[in-house]
Amino acid sequence: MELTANEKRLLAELGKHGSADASILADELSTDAAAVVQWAHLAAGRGLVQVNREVKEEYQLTEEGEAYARDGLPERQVVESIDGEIPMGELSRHPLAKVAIGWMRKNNWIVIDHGIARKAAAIPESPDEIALEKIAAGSMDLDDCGELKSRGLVTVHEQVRWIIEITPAGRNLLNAGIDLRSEAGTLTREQILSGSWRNEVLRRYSLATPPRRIYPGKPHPYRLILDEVRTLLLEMGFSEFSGNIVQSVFWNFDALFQPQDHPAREMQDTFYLEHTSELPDGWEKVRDMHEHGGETSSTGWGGAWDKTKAEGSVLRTHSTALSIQYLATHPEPPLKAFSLSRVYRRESIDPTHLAEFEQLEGIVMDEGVTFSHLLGFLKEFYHRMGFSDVRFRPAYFPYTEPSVEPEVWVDGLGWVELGGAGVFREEVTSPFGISYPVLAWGLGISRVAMLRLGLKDLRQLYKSDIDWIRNTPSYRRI
Ligand SMILES: N[C@@H](Cc1ccccc1)C(=O)O
Repeated sequence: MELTANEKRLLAELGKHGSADASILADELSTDAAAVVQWAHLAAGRGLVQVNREVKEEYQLTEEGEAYARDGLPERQVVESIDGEIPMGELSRHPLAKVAIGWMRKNNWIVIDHGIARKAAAIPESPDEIALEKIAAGSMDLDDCGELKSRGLVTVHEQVRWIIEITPAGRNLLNAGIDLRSEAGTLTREQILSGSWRNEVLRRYSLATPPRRIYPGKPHPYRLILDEVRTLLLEMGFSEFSGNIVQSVFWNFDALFQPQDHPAREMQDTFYLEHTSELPDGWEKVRDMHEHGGETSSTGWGGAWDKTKAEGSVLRTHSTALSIQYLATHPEPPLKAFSLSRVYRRESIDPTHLAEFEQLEGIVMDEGVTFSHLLGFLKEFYHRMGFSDVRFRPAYFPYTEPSVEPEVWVDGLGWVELGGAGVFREEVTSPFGISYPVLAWGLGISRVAMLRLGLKDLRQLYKSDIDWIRNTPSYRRI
């Protein structure tokens, strides 16, 4: 029978005692009682020892209990003050009478008759007195503590003791002479050089025992996918841009030629903030575009454009608000840029909609780029992300023409819509002095991550569900 080193030590120690308290064994084995109890349970599983749990009551006097242990219980003090008999009226004037009278009667120490208390011929010790004396003397050897506990004179603690006893099987094994030397788990350099390792009992390596799983720190699975997308775009020759979370209504809507009083602004339910934003130089060109088409052949939306509306602030509802700013500061081609940004919308939250999520936003500007290049790019991107079937549906966005919604095929789900794309309208580019075609897209990257990770619920990406994170394979791209 294979025994662990600790079981051997325990058995050898028990061999001397037969049976012993775990805390005594612990002292002798230089460990703590909890460890001994644990080893004992393991050895008990092999039938070598028996473990008994004993619960003992321990009594301790309260302050009041201590005073009575010294001076006698109230009923004793009062009864001793009675000489034969006493009118109740007088007896009740004793300072302890209130407590004492009931107990004296219960003990049959007095009999009350017509208002007179008569003392019994003999006043034997009461059970409470006997228990009180024992406890005061430090003895715990009593069946119970009478009424002392309910009288508030003692407190009772449960003391758990583990008694470990060697069984006949354990005794036989010990007598058969088990090797009691402790097992060596690791050898030192010296043991190997000197050859003394030959005298060691080596711990057997068990291939059958499953090792404890360890969970080292690792990047969040979603973070890995974001990094993968970033690397992929950088490899495709894009540069990265970013911007503020709080945007002016101007950049989020007006600069993208979204009419001020048009349901198109409600396409994305917005978090508005009580904060006034400053408009960039040249904002008048955007106003002119909205009112009459600016310097283009467009007629604009007509009506009066309201500057104060544009000065409102919002949590960016899409990262297209960043694209147009990036273009405004980089109006010269060629330009290939992307951003991975969190955006915010007032959504009712469900498994596929959250109020915050990430978008992969991108723009390509160059002489002669066309809608076909855009479709080609989107196809290529999704292929590289592992989606082999991509298709495009015609769509509408106020800032692009033509516009599409790319969809990818996911087994079990069918075609899944992942965002929008298109060629920026002249009404968008002209106010910022951009005179080349701009391809633009905004793709829901958290949806892509959800599909890639096989999740049914978008919320899982953002919850720190430790079991999911632990069990999701993770690797670093090198
Ligand atoms: N901004 C759009 C996506 C989009 C970006 C760029 C061009 C066209 C569409 C959205 O959030 O849904």
